[in-house]
Amino acid sequence: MIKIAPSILSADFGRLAEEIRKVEEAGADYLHIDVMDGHFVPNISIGPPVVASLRPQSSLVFDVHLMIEAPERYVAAFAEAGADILTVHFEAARHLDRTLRLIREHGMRAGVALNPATPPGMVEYVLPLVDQVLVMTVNPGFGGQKFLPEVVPKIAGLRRMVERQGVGTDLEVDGGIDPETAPAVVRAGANVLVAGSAVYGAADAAAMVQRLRAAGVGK
Ligand SMILES: O=C(CO)[C@H](O)[C@H](O)COP(=O)(O)O
Ligand SMILES: [Fe+2]
Repeated sequence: MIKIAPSILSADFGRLAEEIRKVEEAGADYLHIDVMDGHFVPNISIGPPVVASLRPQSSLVFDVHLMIEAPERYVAAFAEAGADILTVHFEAARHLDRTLRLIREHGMRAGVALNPATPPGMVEYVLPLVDQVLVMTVNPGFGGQKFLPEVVPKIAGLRRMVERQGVGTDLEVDGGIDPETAPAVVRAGANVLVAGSAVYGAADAAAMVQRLRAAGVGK
């Protein structure tokens, strides 16, 4: 079963509560929340106070994607704010094993994100500590970028690794996912699709969520 995670990066930040209700009613599974610090990535977005304000507005799973340096500093703050899944970048977490354990100790599911240039083997020895690997299919920092097809074999490699180790790790893809690009990532083994501009830019968000989910049918 494919899960759909609309990214609020493409929402109207002046009407966030309403924008979240819209994707919840459209049948989304997760709400993908992009946190950017202006250091790890050039952009700055939102932080724990905004997540805490949104928490009572939605019963969606809050899937928080940290694009920040030294993410271990903010694990407690995002747990308190109400994150369900907390994903840190491999490239930003110096002591990844320790940080993943810390996320789980705070009662959240732990994720690791890989930039397009980062090989899949970087998560091999921590996979039992990882609930979700987030495979970036654009360079992180901005919504609305073009999907990088070169990354697709990495998804397949991670799916084989998950099967070999017999763990239940989800494989999430993020960046440029739309009805044209979704079938290839699902065929390669992705089971969680982040979509920002595709969902928020659609005239009918519910129809778009259904189209993306259908990428998994008959794969
Ligand atoms: O992490 C991200 C950017 O760094 C976003 O989640 C991603 O870009 C989603 O937006 P879109 O679907 O428009 O590409
Ligand atoms: Fe993201």
